[in-house]
Amino acid sequence: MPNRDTLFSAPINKLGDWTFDAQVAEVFPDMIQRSVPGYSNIISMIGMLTERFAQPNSTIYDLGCSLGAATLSMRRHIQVDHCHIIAVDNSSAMVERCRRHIDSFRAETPVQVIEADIRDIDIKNASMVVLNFTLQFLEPDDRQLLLNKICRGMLPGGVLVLSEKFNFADQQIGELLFDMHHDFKRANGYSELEISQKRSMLENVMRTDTVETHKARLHQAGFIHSELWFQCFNFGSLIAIKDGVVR
Ligand SMILES: C[S@@+](CC[C@H](N)C(=O)[O-])C[C@H]1O[C@@H](n2cnc3c(N)ncnc32)[C@H](O)[C@@H]1O
Ligand SMILES: O=C(O)C(=O)C[C@]1(C(=O)O)C=C[C@@H](O)C=C1
Repeated sequence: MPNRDTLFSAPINKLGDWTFDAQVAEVFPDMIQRSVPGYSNIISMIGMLTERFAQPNSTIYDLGCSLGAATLSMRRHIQVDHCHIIAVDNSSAMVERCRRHIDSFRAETPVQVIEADIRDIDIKNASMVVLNFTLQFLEPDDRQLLLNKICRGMLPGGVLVLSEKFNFADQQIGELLFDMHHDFKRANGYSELEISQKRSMLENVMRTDTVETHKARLHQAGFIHSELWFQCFNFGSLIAIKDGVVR
């Protein structure tokens, strides 16, 4: 059983900005499962997409890998030879635990876990890139540059999976889906205090975009095709393909 997230259950005097520190890393599997509607479905489906998109002699990237859930799902589903996975996170607490977690399972495909800022790494020879709830933590001005770099480093027929929390141009829909997400958190045992303290800590750090903004960015980066393939309330996931080869 993962450690239960009770980090924000007592009142905190001075709420700082959100960070992915050791305390968060320690409870992360429970936190993300109870906070992100559809998270485990997305992780499983990333595995299914890997079966279809992983190419022999290519690299697969998991950007903002946290404890490596998407990496492990991809690794279980690779069916071609000579693929390797590069998992990247800039939180040392996450990287340390991710390495241990991945090493505790045996598999053929090599995984390199790198502690780095995803804005600074090279992307090359990629058949699949995953940004699973990571882009939303980058400064909005840096998001396009990262997507441009990913698209440049992608092989023909490569796929990007981009999962995010969304906001909505239609205010009524936005409020409804926001409230449904809060209902989801309450149903998963979070109190009003936990929900509101976490929300204020995330406020300056996690700025969300609309699905339309994501699609426009992906197109600008050079991904000819993109579509939302999963959505639950204000959370969802897009796929983007660079060229016309749909596998
Ligand atoms: C919500 S978590 C991602 C969850 C993970 N992808 C999964 O599927 O379980 C966001 C992660 O992105 C990392 N992150 C945020 N900004 C980053 C950056 N600029 N470079 C590298 N990692 C970053 C955080 O440290 C955190 O571990
Ligand atoms: O929006 C919220 O309330 C969240 O908890 C979202 C979110 C995310 O989307 O990454 C924020 C931080 C944690 O990593 C887990 C979930």
